[in-house]
Amino acid sequence: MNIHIIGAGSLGLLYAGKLADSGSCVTLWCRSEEQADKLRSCGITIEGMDEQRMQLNSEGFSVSSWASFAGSSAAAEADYIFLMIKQQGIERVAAEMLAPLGQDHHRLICFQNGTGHLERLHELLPNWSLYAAITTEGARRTSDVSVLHAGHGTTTIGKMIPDDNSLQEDAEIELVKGLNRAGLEAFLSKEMKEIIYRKLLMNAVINPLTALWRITNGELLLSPERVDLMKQLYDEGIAAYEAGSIPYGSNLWEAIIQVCRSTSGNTSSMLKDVLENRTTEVAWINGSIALMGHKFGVSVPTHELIEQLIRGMKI
Ligand SMILES: NC(=O)C1=CN([C@@H]2O[C@H](COP(=O)(O)OP(=O)(O)OC[C@H]3O[C@@H](n4cnc5c(N)ncnc54)[C@H](OP(=O)(O)O)[C@@H]3O)[C@@H](O)[C@H]2O)C=CC1
Ligand SMILES: CC(C)(CO)C(=O)C(=O)O
Repeated sequence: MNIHIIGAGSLGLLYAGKLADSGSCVTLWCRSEEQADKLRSCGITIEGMDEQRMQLNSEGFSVSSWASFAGSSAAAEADYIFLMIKQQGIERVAAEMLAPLGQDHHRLICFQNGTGHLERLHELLPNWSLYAAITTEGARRTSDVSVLHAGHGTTTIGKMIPDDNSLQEDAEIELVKGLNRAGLEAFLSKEMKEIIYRKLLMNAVINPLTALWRITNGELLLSPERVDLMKQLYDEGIAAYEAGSIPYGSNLWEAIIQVCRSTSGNTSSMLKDVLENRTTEVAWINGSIALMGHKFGVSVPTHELIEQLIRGMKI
């Protein structure tokens, strides 16, 4: 399977390293030429909490910088393109890198947290096959060439709007097999809407509070005051979901608490952005719930306040 990965951040390095190590043909596209050079000479190192250090040398995969992507015939022939950048880079990457590949049937797998990106991508790439990937793998880049696999999870992949065709494409089945071979447990789903909105509320409850209090996911559970505020965000989110008939499955509160436990040592992606003084994804996480509240006539003041607090952290 020929997989091209855009973004050599935490998820990009983890998936590139594991997929290439298990026999997939991987090309990793980095934003900077400087990072591409380092990867060409050092390869990728994956460190695990409980597993051996994995070192993939640079002969095991191809690496290039974004500047050469749009003109690349190899990228145009990829079986799958994994989009592993933050929400804030979507428009630019779609317009400057993806659209020039043409409007044929390219398969793009979008790993972003939050919502809204699939709709924005569909406008820019109307004929592409767009898949959502919701992952609970935990990854943290520790240098340009290394990543900490901080928590094992699962990756669920599917189209936001499933085709009428109930048969799964062979290529989709191959993709999931390839991920499983790489030790990245993966599934196909036709219920992506529910999975996306479950993950949205998890991120809306966990990420901003860890970022404001500068604590790990597990430390959220250490005081009743922290858990009360999590519950307040949760209840407002559920009220908006109910008003909009948004599916979210069962036992979502329990699932959120479980994620805090299973990723207890993790620094959430929003806290990482705050610590590195980068723009966060709050606009597409709590901001999405705030928009939903307005749309369905439900009051969501805590999400609105939290969004402002996080946005105000970056000048
Ligand atoms: N890490 C995780 O455990 C998980 C992440 N996710 C989601 O996956 C997506 C990728 O996350 P992750 O890999 O952690 O992110 P990282 O911040 O580690 O890496 C992001 C990548 O996107 C690039 N990038 C950052 N800002 C921009 C921008 N404004 N425009 C274009 N490119 C940009 C970075 O380039 P450069 O390095 O040059 O800055 C880097 O290649 C996010 O939406 C995140 O929410 C979902 C579940 C788990
Ligand atoms: C599941 C969780 C909260 C793990 O840290 C995450 O998705 C994130 O940090 O963005």
